[in-house]
Amino acid sequence: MLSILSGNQVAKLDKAYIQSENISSWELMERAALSFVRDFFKRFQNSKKKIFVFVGPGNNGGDGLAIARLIADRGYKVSVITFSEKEKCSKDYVINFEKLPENTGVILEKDFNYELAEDGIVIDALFGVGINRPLEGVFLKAVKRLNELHANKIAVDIPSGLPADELVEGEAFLAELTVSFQFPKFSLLFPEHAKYIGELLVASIGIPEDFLMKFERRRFFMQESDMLPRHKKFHAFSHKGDFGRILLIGGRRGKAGAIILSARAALRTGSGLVHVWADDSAVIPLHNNCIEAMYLDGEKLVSMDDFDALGIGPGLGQVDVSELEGILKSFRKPLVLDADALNLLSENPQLWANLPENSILTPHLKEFERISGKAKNQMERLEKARSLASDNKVYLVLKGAFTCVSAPDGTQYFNSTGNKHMATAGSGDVLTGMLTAMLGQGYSPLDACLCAVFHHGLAGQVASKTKGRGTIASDIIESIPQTFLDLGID
Ligand SMILES: NC(=O)C1=CN([C@@H]2O[C@H](COP(=O)(O)OP(=O)(O)OC[C@H]3O[C@@H](n4cnc5c(N)ncnc54)[C@H](O)[C@@H]3O)[C@@H](O)[C@H]2O)[C@@H](O)CC1
Ligand SMILES: [K+]
Repeated sequence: MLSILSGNQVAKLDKAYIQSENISSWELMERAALSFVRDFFKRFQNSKKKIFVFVGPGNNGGDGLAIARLIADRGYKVSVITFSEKEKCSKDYVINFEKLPENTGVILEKDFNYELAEDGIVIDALFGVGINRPLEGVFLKAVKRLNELHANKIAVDIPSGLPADELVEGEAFLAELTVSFQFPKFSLLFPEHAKYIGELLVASIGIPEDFLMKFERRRFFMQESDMLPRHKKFHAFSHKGDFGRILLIGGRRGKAGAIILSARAALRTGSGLVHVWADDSAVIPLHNNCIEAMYLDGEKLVSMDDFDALGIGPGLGQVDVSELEGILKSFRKPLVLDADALNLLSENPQLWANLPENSILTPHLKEFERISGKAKNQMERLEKARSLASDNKVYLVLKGAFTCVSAPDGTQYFNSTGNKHMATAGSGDVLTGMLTAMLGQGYSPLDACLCAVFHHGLAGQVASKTKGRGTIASDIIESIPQTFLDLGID
């Protein structure tokens, strides 16, 4: 799995990898530049726009110079704007500076009075992970000016001004696309930074994941290649019992929709048998909208042991706390807690003691705030999530862009799938159904979290290809099967 290193580990990684592979730091930089240029041309092939590369004094600037050369080599008109005499720049900056082709315009700007074309393409290679203070002087002036410009704007590794692991102070480059090398820098996952980053692409520079793991094993970025080994395999003789018998509890007092969405999502995730325990008002909507699920009257429920997995919360409403306590006490396997069940938990902290170990909690930001109190920012929120998961031995799925799964051992996994169109009513109920389905199929709680979160996001992406901002939770459900087909999971 892809580790997310901190900014100050990058130089160490760089050094160790260069030594182990017996390559030069320039060669590694060249790989980064080639990787950037590949992504660049996917978007701007045949563009007639002028290209302006802004370079800083360090290796981010070095990347920028290599990128300028590689783009110019393909016949594009490129200008490089630098602010530093090369004597003051990094070694690989200087090598790449000397390699610039003759036809590349180089402008040394001491005071940044440069006239910029509104319709050009700006590549920001001022600062990368080596930034150690807020932008100031000529760099601040340049970034402010670039931010006013209506050009295409792309950041190399990280938008200049953003620190790799902390919240920005002052100004930073506003990119529409950020191409980050090898792994996403931690701060690129903060919602506070969304406006600076635009679309995020991670470009490999060829360092194997195992090598990165030597440096960081606590933060990971989930990717498609991580999925196949984590999914359960079913054989030709598998029967519906193997695919799990699950119980979903919620849909009380006129809130049937939420639990029906969970039930349909569970079935589309491959659940063998889905039971829904809701109140009477849910029977007709359930049978009308999900004929494959079975309605269960709680009064007639004999034993919880009949079920392989349990998901509680969607549309549960304000039930009596003793009811939830009773359920938790009678089901001793990891279960999924969402929505109103989480609200009950926040109001009745004594319930924590009854939660089976390794249970999965899926709060969105507001629910998480109710459980753990207000956080100043995402960094603090993520730390709270980490402690909550390890103190209570649960998996905490903090939903949002780059959903973060915090495991009881303190590890955090950030999702790479999903998009803004998934911010729609019922999207979370879908995830609950998927998680419960996977637990029921015998996935470990960790594998269930990673696979359900990843496929949920992927289903959102599939749905939004045809539905765009009109995507609704049902579209996400109907797209779940496609995600299994796309990843070769049968
Ligand atoms: N694995 C790696 O380590 C690789 C790193 N590469 C690139 O190298 C970058 C990191 O390079 P560096 O460590 O040289 O760091 P940067 O290029 O980010 O900048 C560091 C330089 O800027 C100065 N500086 C920092 N903050 C400043 C501020 N606010 N105002 C003015 N000057 C400031 C520093 O004193 C230093 O001279 C990465 O972001 C990436 O773009 C790539 O070449 C690929 C390989
Ligand atoms: K940059």
